[in-house]
Amino acid sequence: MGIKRKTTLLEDLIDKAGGCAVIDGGFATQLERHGASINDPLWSAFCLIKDPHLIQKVHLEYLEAGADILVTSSYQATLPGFLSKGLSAEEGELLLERSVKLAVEARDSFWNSKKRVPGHTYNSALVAASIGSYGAYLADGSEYSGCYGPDVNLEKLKDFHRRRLQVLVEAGPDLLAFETIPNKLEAQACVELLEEESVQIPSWICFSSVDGENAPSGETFKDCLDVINKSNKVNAVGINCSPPHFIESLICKFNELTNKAVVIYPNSGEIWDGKAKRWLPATCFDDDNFGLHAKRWRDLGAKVIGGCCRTTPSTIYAISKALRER
Ligand SMILES: C[S+](C)CC[C@H](N)C(=O)O
Ligand SMILES: N[C@@H](CCS)C(=O)O
Ligand SMILES: [Zn+2]
Repeated sequence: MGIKRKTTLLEDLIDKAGGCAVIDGGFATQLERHGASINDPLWSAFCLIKDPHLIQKVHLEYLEAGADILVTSSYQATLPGFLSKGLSAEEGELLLERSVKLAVEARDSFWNSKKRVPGHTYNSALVAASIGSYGAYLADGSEYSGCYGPDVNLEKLKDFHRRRLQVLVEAGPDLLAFETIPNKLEAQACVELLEEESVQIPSWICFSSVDGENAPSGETFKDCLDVINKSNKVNAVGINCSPPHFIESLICKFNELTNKAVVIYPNSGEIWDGKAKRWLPATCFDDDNFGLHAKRWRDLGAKVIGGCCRTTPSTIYAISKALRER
């Protein structure tokens, strides 16, 4: 008899969900649909200061829609971002902690209300602490270009991410979600930080893609994933906030490049104009299309599927319903 390998919370959830877990959808998008004004360098993280109740409401809406994983409101919540609003380092750290607590409280209250309801189809959700890329913090659209300029090196990226990662981990999420990573250098920084900080919870690293083939920097995903494959601190890799029509071929590509679980949560297909700070119309998937494609993406091997910007709870409902039909 061999010794059974200890599984992670993420693997257990994927199993419980029947082989493919559902992530929530566009978080900032849903805040805006409720009237939140996030045209600010902090983007959705502005609500951590202005309207934490709305954050919890959005988490609950995604749980009701069938999300197995909630991504926290910390995508663009950074200590330098909070400092430039005149907050102290301590206040900034409390806001980061708040992003995790709001999601954990929403998850616990939702699960307490459902767990004894006969015949319900929900899983107790996991909370993934969002760590948006350096480009997200720059608020200039560079999470979709990967152009950080000549002054940004590995150490600078690690310095940027380190304290936020420490505070988020300390707040007790179930996993870490690095989102819209646009280049190999930042992937390397994330991997090294996970190692240096001895992070014990599972994590995923997701890239953006604007051509459906490569990272936004133009570097190949082979180059980006080679760095990640060497680390056992990263449990899953994938794509977020990229057009849904790229996803099928990217799942196939990632299957060839890694043994890690593949995570995909595309946006609606609209394109972010980083200068004008608005979404431009383009080829989009509607909710029905997301439902249909989710099954295809699952059959191609994706283990975690959800939506990113411009997707909503009805998108997640369509995905979750489609994946539960057998
Ligand atoms: C995922 S993008 C739409 C987030 C917003 C961007 N970082 C900005 O602040 O302009
Ligand atoms: N978790 C973030 C990602 C933005 S790309 C959100 O959904 O708003
Ligand atoms: Zn997005």
